Amino acid sequence: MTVLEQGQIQIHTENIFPIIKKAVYSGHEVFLRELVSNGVDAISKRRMAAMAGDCSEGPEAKISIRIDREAKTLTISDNGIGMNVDEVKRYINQVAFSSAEDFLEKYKQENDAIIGHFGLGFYSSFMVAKQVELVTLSASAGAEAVRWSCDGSPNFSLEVAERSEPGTDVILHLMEEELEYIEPTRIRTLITTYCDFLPVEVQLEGETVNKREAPWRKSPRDLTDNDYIELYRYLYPFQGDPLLWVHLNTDYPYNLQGILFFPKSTGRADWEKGEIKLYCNNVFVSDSIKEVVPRYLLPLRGVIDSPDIPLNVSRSALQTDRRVRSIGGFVAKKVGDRLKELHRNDPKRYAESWESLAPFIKIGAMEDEKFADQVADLVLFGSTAAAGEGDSPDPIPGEGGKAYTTLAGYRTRLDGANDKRILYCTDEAGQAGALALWKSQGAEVLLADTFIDTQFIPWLEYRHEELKFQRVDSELDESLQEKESEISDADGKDNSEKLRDLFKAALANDKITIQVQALKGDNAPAALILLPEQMRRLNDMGALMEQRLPGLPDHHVLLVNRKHKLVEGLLKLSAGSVITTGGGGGSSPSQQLADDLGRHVYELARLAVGGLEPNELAGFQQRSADLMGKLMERGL
Ligand SMILES: Nc1ncnc2c1ncn2[C@@H]1O[C@H](COP(=O)(O)OP(=O)(O)OP(=O)(O)O)[C@@H](O)[C@H]1O
Repeated sequence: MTVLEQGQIQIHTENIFPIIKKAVYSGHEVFLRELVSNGVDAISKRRMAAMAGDCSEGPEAKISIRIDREAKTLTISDNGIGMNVDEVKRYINQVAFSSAEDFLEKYKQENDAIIGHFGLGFYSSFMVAKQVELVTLSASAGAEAVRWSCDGSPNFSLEVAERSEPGTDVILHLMEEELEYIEPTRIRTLITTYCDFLPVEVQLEGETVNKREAPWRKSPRDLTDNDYIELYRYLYPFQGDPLLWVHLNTDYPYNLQGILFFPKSTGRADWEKGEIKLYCNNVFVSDSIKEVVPRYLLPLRGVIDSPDIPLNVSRSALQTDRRVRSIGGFVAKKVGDRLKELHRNDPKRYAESWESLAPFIKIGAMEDEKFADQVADLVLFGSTAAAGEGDSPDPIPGEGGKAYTTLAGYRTRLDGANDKRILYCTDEAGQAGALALWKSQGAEVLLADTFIDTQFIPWLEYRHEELKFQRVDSELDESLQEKESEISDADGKDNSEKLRDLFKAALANDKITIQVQALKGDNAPAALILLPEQMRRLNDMGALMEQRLPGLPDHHVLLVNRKHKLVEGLLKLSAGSVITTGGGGGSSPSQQLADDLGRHVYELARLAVGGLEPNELAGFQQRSADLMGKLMERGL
């Protein structure tokens, strides 16, 4: 065998390989991706050179990987352009190793993780091999095959070799501690992880392993719904089908392709990690692309493939990179456009998907001014009004018979006097009494009952200063009250004042404000708890700061419905018009009964707004029984 050259690679570090291995202390597996990528590059170079008539075209392009258990070698072969002696000297001894030095130089400065260690190149083979051989034959006419060999020190040898067809074999003599790469199952997993969508066949022991077609590289026109769904199922097995998807494709000012999916339920979605997969020229780089898309899009899934995302920088540097930020903005814009399109073209499907879309849209709007403008008309609320009919109904029918509307749609149905008041309810059960009252008077109420709404409603208020957002249980306006004047008694007090006194005495709690009104409707309750906006907000804010659930604030309003039979009876009882028995000392039994009933009416109202505290329940139960007993005694 003719020795062509033995020499030293010109690098500044005496022995670069242990350092590489240490620097990339985990994830040595990326060597396979790097070597297969080099093979794919060599194949496309050959294709281009053949088109220019500079070399032969060659057989069908493929990368093949072979394992020799006895020799403990892994060989990665391609039938690409190959190299002649000079090229090996230039590209392997110089290009490959100077980029190794560059990498190490950079790595010294970066102390946080680098995404996927992408583009480490040929020298990454030394992360797993104690010796690397390269046998290559250039596709140029009359070339001679050469073998380059290096044992991990800067020393290398070059000699004439045998290779019948153009292309390159990289033979890795695996280190003892890296023998996991001699297992075919391990290599197969690596191929499907990193090289699945490469446009060249990758074979392991003669069998093609990769899937090859990257749907995101195709035009949306050439893809069916099923193609998208299949890609989703393939990338995220056993996770159900996606709700909708966005096809990304731009080549200016950066090159980016991809397909993003909205998962069906965001309940399980990960808002911290990010599940979008990052690819670079069809090669898998990373499972999480947290730094590239805005936070509110992190639960989206799918693929972003861009050679323009800098990958050998730290994650923190990536976050502040201007181009990356602009890519994030581009993705958000495309997502916004897709949502607009669905809302415009298929409002029913949009409404049916709303519960899953809402978190992205609401959080996105609150976090990103531009996105907020894009989705301003796309935010839906459940509505108490009946769904409309026809092609563009408003309210739109959604899932399970629900009706949805937009803020703008809601406003078109407000009457002149109240056209700035947005009535909303955050808890249909907890605010049932007040909600029923408003509904009984024909008012439409928006349902803002998700966790995000506690922040979204204040945000909307801030954005729409001209509107007044009013929770159903904050106050009741005149439309819910009977207009009847009251006559005062000889003592100068009307019934409302008497009832106020009665409840004040019964509750003996300064923090509770008593209001008495005559509510419209036969089904109006005897009493309601109201939480005036300011009072409630202070309580909500305090709860947020102390990281507890808001609960019922100590300061609240008890609204007593003086038209309710129970309240009317109570008044009579208190006035002594009901026959009293016994007496003497302290308050009369009737007064005592009236007090107990007053307390009971209050606690009934409390039951409707989230219930009593556990320590109040026993008393409530006891009083209920006592009261019923007493009332039966009196024959009431
Ligand atoms: N299988 C191969 N066939 C032909 N040439 C190769 C092959 N592998 C490497 N080379 C040559 O060696 C050079 C250095 O390879 P290396 O992988 O270190 O860096 P790179 O491919 O240029 O860039 P990257 O860091 O993105 O991989 C390549 O540019 C190419 O010219």
